[in-house]
Amino acid sequence: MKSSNKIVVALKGVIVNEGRVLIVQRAKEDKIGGGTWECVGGKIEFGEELESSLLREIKEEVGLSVTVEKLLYATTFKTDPTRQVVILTYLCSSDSSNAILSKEHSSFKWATKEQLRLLLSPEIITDFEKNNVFSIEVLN
Ligand SMILES: Nc1nc2c([nH]c(=O)n2[C@H]2C[C@H](O)[C@@H](COP(=O)(O)OP(=O)(O)OP(=O)(O)O)O2)c(=O)[nH]1
Repeated sequence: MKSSNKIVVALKGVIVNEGRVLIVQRAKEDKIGGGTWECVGGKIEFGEELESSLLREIKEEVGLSVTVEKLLYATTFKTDPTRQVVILTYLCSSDSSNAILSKEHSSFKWATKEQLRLLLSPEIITDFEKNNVFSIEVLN
């Protein structure tokens, strides 16, 4: 029988402007994770380069043209028994704080470290801790 297992690769940005990190809240209607806060980004399309994929997703989701600085960490987990996600998270810098949301998200926030800890999911916070994201010098 043909396996229906699936692996998807997603890229996410820890986007920094004036010491704060941009997080976005998923639209309440979203069946998966509606109302939860996350970093900006999404799935790579076939044939795309990693950084161009991230730049495209960031432009689509928040209308910002950012600079990709470096890879922070990679992580993987299953979202259901047949679907595994691999996430690559990059540090990005933005000269502008003027985010313009798509329909996917209902709000955005430029968060301090303290606010990130309060708003992001425990899974993301664990990955941030494990990979020293809170120790990045530029963060407030
Ligand atoms: N453990 C962990 N989870 C993360 C990190 N970053 C991140 O976005 N997540 C979570 C938030 C989302 O629930 C999930 C992203 O999963 P996904 O690729 O299925 O994205 P999605 O739900 O937007 O997919 P879709 O609706 O567009 O199909 O991963 C991270 O660094 N660590």
